[in-house]
Order: sequence, then C-alpha cells, then structure tokens
Amino acid sequence: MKILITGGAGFIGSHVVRLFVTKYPEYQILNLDALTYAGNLENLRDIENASNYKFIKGDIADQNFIDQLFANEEPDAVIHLAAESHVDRSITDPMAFVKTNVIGTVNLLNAARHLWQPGGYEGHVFYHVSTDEVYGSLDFGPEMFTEETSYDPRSPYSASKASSDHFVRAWHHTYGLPIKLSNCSNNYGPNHFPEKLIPLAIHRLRTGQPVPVYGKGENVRDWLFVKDHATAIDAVFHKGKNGDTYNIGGVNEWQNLKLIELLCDVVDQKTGQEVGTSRKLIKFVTDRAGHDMRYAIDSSKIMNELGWKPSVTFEQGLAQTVDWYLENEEWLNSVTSGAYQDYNAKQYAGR
Ligand SMILES: Cc1cn([C@H]2C[C@H](O)[C@@H](COP(=O)(O)OP(=O)(O)O[C@H]3O[C@H](C)C(=O)[C@H](O)[C@H]3O)O2)c(=O)[nH]c1=O
Repeated sequence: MKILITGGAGFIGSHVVRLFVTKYPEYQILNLDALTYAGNLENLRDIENASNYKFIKGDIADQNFIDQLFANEEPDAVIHLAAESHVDRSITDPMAFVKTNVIGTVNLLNAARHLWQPGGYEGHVFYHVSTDEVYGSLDFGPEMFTEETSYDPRSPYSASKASSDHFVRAWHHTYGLPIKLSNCSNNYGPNHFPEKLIPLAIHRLRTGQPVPVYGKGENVRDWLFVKDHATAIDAVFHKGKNGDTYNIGGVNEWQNLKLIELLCDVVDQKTGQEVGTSRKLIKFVTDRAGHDMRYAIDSSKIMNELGWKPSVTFEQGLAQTVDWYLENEEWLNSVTSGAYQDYNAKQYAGR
C-alpha cells in the first residue's frame, strides 16, 4: 500500500510519518509538505533514508501540482494532516487558512476521487485529521464534545477546519469516496513549534523571558501527548469504519494558568533551580480575540470501539517534553532563528 501523508514535516505529521515508516515496513510512505515556517525536515532526520519513505515538497493549495502528483504517484490512501494550525495567526491572516485548509483539502479530495473512482473505491481511504475546535466552546461543567455535537466554529482557524470536515463528508455522501475523520484535542510533545502554549512557555522560561498568559488564564484545554495522537491515527486508519468520525482526547483538562504553573515547576526541577523561580516570569497579557473558554472531548467511542487509549500520564509526557526541549537547544534555536529553512532548502534541492 502506498500512503500519501500530507503535512508530514510538521509537528503531529512527523510523529505519524515516523510511526508508519517504522511500524509498517511493507507500506510506501510519501510525505508531502510545503515546508512552511512550521514544517521542518529536521524532525524526520532519523528516518529520512528509510527505503519505504519518500519526501515530496509541494503545496496542497496548488491544484495542478496535486493533480500531477496523484497521476505520477497513484497513492492508495491519503492521511491528510497538512494545515495552518495556529489560532492567533488565523486572526491576523485568515486567508492563509482558507487557502491551505479549505482549498487544499478540496484539491486533495478531487484528486483522490478522480484517481480512485474509475477502478472502484475498494482498498482506498481518505482520512482527514481534524480538531476538536470545530465543536465550538464549552462552559465550565461536565459537558463534553461527542461525535454528535453540532459544529459551532468560532475562530477563522476552526471555521476553516470545520469547512474542510464538511467537504470531506460531502465527497463521501455525493461521490461515495471512502473517508474517515478524527477530531483531536490539544497536542504537546517534542518537535512542537514554539508559538503554541507549551513549547512557547518552555522556550521563554529557558531564555528567561516572560511567559504570556492570555486574559486571566482561566481557559481550559484537554492535552494529549503527540505520540498518543499518532497511535490513535494508526487505530482509526486501520480499524475505523468507513464514513465514521472518532473524537480523540487525553482525558486531561487543565486551566491555562494551572498548566503554566506546573510547567514552571517542572522546568525549575529539571534545571536545578529553586522551585518557584520560574513562576515569577508569568505575565498576564491582553486576551485572544474571541478566545474559546473550554474544550473537553469525550473519547469513549475510539476507546470502546477501537481499543485505543493514551499511554502516558500528563506528568510523564510533560517531563519527556521538557527534557526534549532542554536537550534539543539547537533545534529550538534553529526554528526560532529561521536557520532550519536553510537545512530544508538543502534537503529538497534537486528532488
Ligand atoms: C500561545 C499562547 C496561548 N495561550 C492560551 C490560549 C489557549 O487557551 C491555550 C492554548 O493555546 P494554543 O495556541 O497553544 O492552542 P489552541 O488555541 O488551544 O489550539 C491548539 O489546539 C487545537 C486543538 C488545535 O486544533 C490547534 O491547531 C492548536 O493550535 O493557551 C496563552 O495563554 N498564552 C500564549 O502565549
């Protein structure tokens, strides 16, 4: 089986590519990535020479390029992760999100349909990896998002992901395209670009800079270790039902301020500082526009039907994450300085 994984040089994508390349040597894995600021081939150095792995640089929003790629490579399946993913960026530049997340997804759906439909859809699947933000925002309390929760996206980012989910389902209902979807909560772990809360906070603490807490820090997110998200994607890809959606979460809700305080203490312990030192760097700043209050996701369907569950506790995952950032200072410096783009440019030159 030849699987096209889009966005495979990004944070979640690189963990998915590594899992599939190493766990399934019989599969051919094509990693398609535009190498934007958040895509980094450095994330995949350890598997870049594997015989079942190939990297292709390209933009999913470029229809001609995508059509040509499908004609040349004839993938059997698609796992679609490529997306603009940062909510703050979507507030300042919404069109980039429409282009990649909506138009890019429709280009892939069209190309898959045109390649697969003539011979019959048997053995093919288009799997869209999405977010719990499509369901909107919850108040504090016991309510959680389930697969039946109505969509209520509120940021340009979540609107673009909700739109792409709808397009994926429309291709299933209208053209019979075999599809799967999953909607996951906040991920954390190694290789996360330091614009998102956890890697940003670690980077700032490590360099003695203030850690910005939006508003009062009361907002709640559910956190899942990225490698557990990759195993969930593996389960949905192989065992999920055609046409179905699976929610994925960590059963691990945290208020932002409490999470940042915990992170400060972990960094203090790991760096040998007196616990409490890093908390002095917490700085309350103006809130994010339209800031969703709470995301909480019910993962019982994937747990009961597919037998998946998270493998690490938050304490273990956070400790591993902080260790990784402290040990990979060079990676962090390169992604914050832009030097990684030179590496990426060299890597794909001539391909
Ligand atoms: C960057 C930053 C964030 N925050 C707050 C804002 C949120 O309440 C929370 C997490 O923010 P972050 O931007 O890391 O993630 P979300 O906005 O929850 O969205 C993330 O999780 C979902 C599932 C996706 O689908 C997104 O792609 C992913 O970016 O911390 C701060 O208080 N300070 C900061 O400096």
